[in-house]
Amino acid sequence: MESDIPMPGAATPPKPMLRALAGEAVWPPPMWLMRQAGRYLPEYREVRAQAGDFIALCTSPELAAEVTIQPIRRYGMDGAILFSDILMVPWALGQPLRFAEGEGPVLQPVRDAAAIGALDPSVCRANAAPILETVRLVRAALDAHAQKTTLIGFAGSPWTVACYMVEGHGSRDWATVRGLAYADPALFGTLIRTLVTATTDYLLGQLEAGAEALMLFDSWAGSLPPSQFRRWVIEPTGQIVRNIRKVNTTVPIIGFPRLAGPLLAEYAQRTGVQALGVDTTMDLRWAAQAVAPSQALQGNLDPQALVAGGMALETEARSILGAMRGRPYIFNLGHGIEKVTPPEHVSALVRLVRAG
Ligand SMILES: Cc1c2[nH]c(c1CCC(=O)O)Cc1[nH]c(c(CCC(=O)O)c1C)Cc1[nH]c(c(CCC(=O)O)c1C)Cc1[nH]c(c(C)c1CCC(=O)O)C2
Repeated sequence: MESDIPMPGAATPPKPMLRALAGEAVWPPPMWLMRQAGRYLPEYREVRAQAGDFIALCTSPELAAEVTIQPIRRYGMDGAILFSDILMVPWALGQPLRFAEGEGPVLQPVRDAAAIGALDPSVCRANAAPILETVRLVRAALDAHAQKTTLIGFAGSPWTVACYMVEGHGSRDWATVRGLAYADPALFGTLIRTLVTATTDYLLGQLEAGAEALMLFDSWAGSLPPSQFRRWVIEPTGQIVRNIRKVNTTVPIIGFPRLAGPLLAEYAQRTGVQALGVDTTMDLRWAAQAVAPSQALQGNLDPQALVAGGMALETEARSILGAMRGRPYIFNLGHGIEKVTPPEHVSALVRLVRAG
């Protein structure tokens, strides 16, 4: 029975990314890129134009599944991340949301007891049905091609999602939401609890639909001092992980507390995540000694090095590979890919990482 073709009923060989998430030092490391489906790809821009606006794309299962798979087709990435957005949770909770061209997301802010109290977490999963359908379609497409690619579901962490919900848009310093968290922690805690419930439900929906790993994006975790970080980042993230664990004991969860600095160690210890996303500013060798040896690290190439390409890209990528060899690791960027990235720079990076 010397054959590479899997026999019916034979166990599928474990996918490289799932092996790394289970604590194995897979080499060359599995790889994917944050925002790998996006405007730097001509085939994405084509589907995006067809869909009309960004929310229409996120809620059209066939189109969203197609753009999820585009970077797999082009580059053979080890991870396919569901094409959606962290702000689809507030959208599914009924908060008016739009993505203004060149301006980023705009939401009708929720800041007072009436607005926060009116949010009902139990409607999130049902309203997110089109997104869960995307997960089903992507998983079926990957399975049909006996893909080694792992399907990653995701959500924003309660703190980062609350940042946008309270401010109503992106912010340099998040002064309004940080102010509210100090001035009225009981009210802000209600919003965070609503998000813990809604996010748990939504992620469990993604698991049922076929997601094989989950990632929690906490882009603005680094805007908080330690006391607030413990309360609004570590606590709610840990609750979501524990809630998921009650239902599913095996799915790997990747936490990405961006710009957490030294607090990464405490986050890694106390939230229960299997793996840690590492942002661009962090020394990977430091991160490796700050987390348990069984916890996989994921990151942290500077997206600007990928825009630049050439020797700069090669030097940075090789330095990361050198630091991570011998431990569980998933190659990625330290933040989302830039829309001006030449697609051939991504091909060059894939070749380099695949060569180990
Ligand atoms: C903060 C945040 C958001 N969204 C996300 C985060 C966390 C990570 C981070 O810090 O970047 C996460 C996200 N957003 C998107 C994904 C899809 C999957 C992937 O990584 O490929 C994921 C995982 C698609 C997207 N989300 C968005 C786009 C661009 C939309 C377009 O095509 O016009 C994409 C592909 C829009 C978005 N969505 C958000 C902003 C601030 C913006 C506007 C900025 C921009 O225009 O690039 C909120």
